[in-house]
Amino acid sequence: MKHILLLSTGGTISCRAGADGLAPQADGTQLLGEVRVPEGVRVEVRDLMCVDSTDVTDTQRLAMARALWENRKTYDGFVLTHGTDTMAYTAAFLCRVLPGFDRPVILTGSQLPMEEDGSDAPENLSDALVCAASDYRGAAVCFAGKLRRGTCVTKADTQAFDAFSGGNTGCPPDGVIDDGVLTLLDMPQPEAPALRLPVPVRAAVLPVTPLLDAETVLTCCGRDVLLLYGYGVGGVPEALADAVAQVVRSGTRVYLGTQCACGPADCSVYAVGRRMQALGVRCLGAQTVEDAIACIQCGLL
Ligand SMILES: NC(=O)C[C@H](N)C(=O)O
Repeated sequence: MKHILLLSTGGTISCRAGADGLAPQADGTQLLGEVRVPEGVRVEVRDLMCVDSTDVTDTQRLAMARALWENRKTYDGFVLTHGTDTMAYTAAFLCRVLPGFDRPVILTGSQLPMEEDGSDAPENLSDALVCAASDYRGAAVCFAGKLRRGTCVTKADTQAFDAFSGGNTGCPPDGVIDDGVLTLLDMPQPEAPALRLPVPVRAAVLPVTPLLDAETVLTCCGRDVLLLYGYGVGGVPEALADAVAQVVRSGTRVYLGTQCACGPADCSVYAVGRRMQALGVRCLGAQTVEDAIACIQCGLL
């Protein structure tokens, strides 16, 4: 018998329509009542919060991590119901805050509320229970029949049921769930489980667009980190180079990613990227925005 803890946090899966639009209301027990629990699985429920994932704070993400860490030895696996909009941020955060977590931590949610006809919620939640009862390790998103590792998952579609991708390099899923059967294709390597507390960090994230001016870049002087999303493989206009140099000189660590949805950043290809490298700007390669931010929060970048 596998013993699973379902932690509910809100999101569309819990939403009901009201005068102000969709807002989360259903708790974990109500969600669980709508799905078939896989055979050989016993589920306990704990409601952590009931919010749209837009409103999830760093303190609440840390509360999720602590709940997992404190209950690690009591349960065989965990399901977190969560809004999809920031699910990839939470998944990456849990991967970085809980390195080596030796139980499955399966985040799921839905594009339509559980109570709506034709919703994707029942299948996503029952698939997540199947994954949580498996031998998978660490935090991953289970959505539309795919299990994607928390460090390489991105919300890619605002409406489609298949809402998540494997990030810029199209990282393949670690598992697929078909008709309630999970086929595991990969999983994180085992390492000693730990709770790595985030460090306070003052960071800024700026997309490079024709509207970005030097004055805005200079407001980042003195921050711990500046994350720039450049053009293509990592271009930043010459007009911003002096401002970036000043930000680097102020002691800020500056990273450069790509604003393209597909393909990695590689600042070594063009002169417009190399001049950033020459200033001490480091390229993010294929890392997802969500994972880069989790690494920044944990002092890993
Ligand atoms: N599909 C969803 O869950 C979207 C919702 N706004 C949320 O992130 O909480």
